[in-house]
Amino acid sequence: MFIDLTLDSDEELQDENPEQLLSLFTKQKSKKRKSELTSETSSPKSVLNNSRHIDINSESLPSKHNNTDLAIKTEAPKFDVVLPQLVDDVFSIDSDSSLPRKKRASLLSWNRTRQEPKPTYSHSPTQENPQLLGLSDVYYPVDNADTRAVATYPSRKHVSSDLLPLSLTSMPDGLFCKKSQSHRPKDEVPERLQGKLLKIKGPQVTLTLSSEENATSFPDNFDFINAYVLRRGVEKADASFDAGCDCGIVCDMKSCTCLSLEEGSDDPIIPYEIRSDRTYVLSNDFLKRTAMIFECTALCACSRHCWNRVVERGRTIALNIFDTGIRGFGLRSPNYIKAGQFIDLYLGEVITKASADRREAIAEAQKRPSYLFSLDFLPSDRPIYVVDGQKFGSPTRFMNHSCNPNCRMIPVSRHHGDQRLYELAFFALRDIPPMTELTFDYNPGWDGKKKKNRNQIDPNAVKCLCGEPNCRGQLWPTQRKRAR
Ligand SMILES: C[S@@+](CC[C@H](N)C(=O)[O-])C[C@H]1O[C@@H](n2cnc3c(N)ncnc32)[C@H](O)[C@@H]1O
Repeated sequence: MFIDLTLDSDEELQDENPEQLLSLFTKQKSKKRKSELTSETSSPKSVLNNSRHIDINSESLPSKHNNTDLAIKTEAPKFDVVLPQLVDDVFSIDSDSSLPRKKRASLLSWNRTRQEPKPTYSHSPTQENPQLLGLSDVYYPVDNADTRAVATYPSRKHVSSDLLPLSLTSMPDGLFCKKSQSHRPKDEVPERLQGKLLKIKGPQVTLTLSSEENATSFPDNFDFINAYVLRRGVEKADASFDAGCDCGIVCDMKSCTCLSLEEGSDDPIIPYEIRSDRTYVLSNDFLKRTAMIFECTALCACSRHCWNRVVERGRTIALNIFDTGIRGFGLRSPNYIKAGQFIDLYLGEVITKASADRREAIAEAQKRPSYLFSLDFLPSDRPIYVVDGQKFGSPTRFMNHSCNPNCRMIPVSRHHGDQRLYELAFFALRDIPPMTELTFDYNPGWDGKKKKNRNQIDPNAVKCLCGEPNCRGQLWPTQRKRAR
């Protein structure tokens, strides 16, 4: 069988090595393909001046080139494919300034890949096996194309069909397909979740997904809020019950009437101190107490920058919600958190105790996680309110329990006349390095030490998977606490 090949110069015929001729044939074929693809106005026939025909005996070719692809192209009608002056545009792109810079760069890297074969491939060109531009599996993989193309070629988005040197039939599958929208990188956060995160005020809150499935496990019916949402039956105390201090622009730590007093003395309990870098943190002394913080209120004369308005000024650290694996989503910060630093508020719908009981019964039956937080710190002769972070909440809604926690929830009042409605604020118990999971003890008052071994753990309780050496084995003392 013979191949009809048209050549444009005598130099191209110096070496009649069949493989080189085959290579020339392939190049010409690609140029014809290029001219077809780009619909050039000048006909290839117009540059046929020096062309000659030669015959290649296909039997003299190495057996690996006697493939179907070649056989098909040897059949009639024969074609003359010559673009004589254009040696090979793929290999002269360095000087082609008409190409957009981005396209030139991608072609250059493609070209370099072809010219610098990686020594690890088994069919490296040698004296006996001269370079075969176009058909060699070193330079153009024909087997396992999908796999090898990843390492050998630039990414799909840089490849333009009008500049590809080879026939379309031997291209890897999907090379000309547009990148599908559905093939999102695994860790990319879907737009619907990005939108939710952007609603949060203050430093950035991000979400890290470990897999695409992880995105679907993120609660769909959940929205971030920046303040409590009061539901039916929940009322703020009348403003006339509120009070404020009259310290001046900055409160006096010794005499500010907002501060609570030590039992049996007139000494004020001062919650905050200011570090040399001007970070406001809880005092060591206060961290050890079980006390409420009474921050200055809207009725106080002091400015917004008063040292006693730390929670009011809001979150100062960035947060990241991430997949912990066995404990579901968790919370961490990319920032270094200092001991005593305010982290964020626990927010949600504020509902009555009766509503909370109903919601908890449903959650328990469906074995769903609990997001209820009781506002029962101050004694009251009226039924307590409960914060439910299940459908509406802040990032702290994702904080998991640990039997050796690094954070603590402290109640904060900013409306001193209201005993039933106050803030749930998280503070760091110690210095926390960036990207450490932020945890708190769901039952700080429970003495789980009594459970000396795992056999004493209630088999129906929610198992604790905090992994700490002092782990109590279960999240709540009873099967499930009604509300935290
Ligand atoms: C307030 S949510 C915490 C966020 C939750 N991981 C998520 O993905 O939404 C409380 C629930 O998280 C799970 N959880 C929290 N801490 C845990 C722990 N130490 N061990 C096992 N599960 C835990 C329990 O299912 C619990 O009901």
